[in-house]
Amino acid sequence: MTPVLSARGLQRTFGAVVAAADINVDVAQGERLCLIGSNGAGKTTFVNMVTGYLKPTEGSILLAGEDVTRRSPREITRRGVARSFQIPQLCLHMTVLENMLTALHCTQAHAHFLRPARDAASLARCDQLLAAFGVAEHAQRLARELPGGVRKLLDIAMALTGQPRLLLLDEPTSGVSADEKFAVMDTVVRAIEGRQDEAPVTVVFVEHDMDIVRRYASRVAAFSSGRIIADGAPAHVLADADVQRYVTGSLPASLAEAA
Ligand SMILES: Nc1ncnc2c1ncn2[C@@H]1O[C@H](COP(=O)(O)OP(=O)(O)OP(=O)(O)O)[C@@H](O)[C@H]1O
Repeated sequence: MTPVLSARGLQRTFGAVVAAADINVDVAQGERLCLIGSNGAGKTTFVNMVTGYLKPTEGSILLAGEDVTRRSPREITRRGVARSFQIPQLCLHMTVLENMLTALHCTQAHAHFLRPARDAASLARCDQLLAAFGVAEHAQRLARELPGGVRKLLDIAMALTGQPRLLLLDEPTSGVSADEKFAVMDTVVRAIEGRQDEAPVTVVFVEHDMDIVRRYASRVAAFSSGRIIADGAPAHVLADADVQRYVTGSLPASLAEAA
């Protein structure tokens, strides 16, 4: 089966900094691929290239077999790709529902950002997503009044308004308290997997919290200095000596030298 996402020889430099060296990865439908790596390893650069926010210096990106390397973020969105950001991209002076309607509207053809549609179908779609994410009770609250965990959930719910095939989440639990992090991820996974009559969503997410990685990833790709140094089942990747040395820091220096 054609992968939902293929990256072929992706490179990206910023002056002398090599943010992506030679990224090759295929992501199959329904996978939950977690990108791990220390700060500056190149995870967000990869997400930005897949979503069209950054153009690779070399290499190509295929979505369901179609080359989208030079496409704009908007064109990539239209091909079924959505994302959330490390810091939720909300309009803080608007209500939760207005944020949802605006996000939905932006995924549609001929969208006018300042005039989101309020037709029955749009309202029903937003209500259904807010309910799936357990935030329906907040629909009429201003986004600026929301606690961190609810902001994260709203941001991810907004990303799903366009019924994407591929969802990229940049640190879905950053800014979420330790008490809330599993509840937030449980809600996200339930909302994504519980969608009836819709194609399964493939998820690529960036995460620093190894408890979250172990619990929610079906596959892990470990980044270091712009390269993927290990890729496979979570237990296998997290046990890799280079991953423990360069990414998780869980291998004592003496053992790392011997490894
Ligand atoms: N727009 C940019 N201009 C210059 N350098 C950049 C830019 N974006 C990223 N970089 C550099 O590219 C490298 C990879 O950055 P990137 O943000 O992809 O890392 P990351 O793994 O997502 O890190 P973090 O976990 O801290 O978010 C870093 O050295 C970073 O400073």
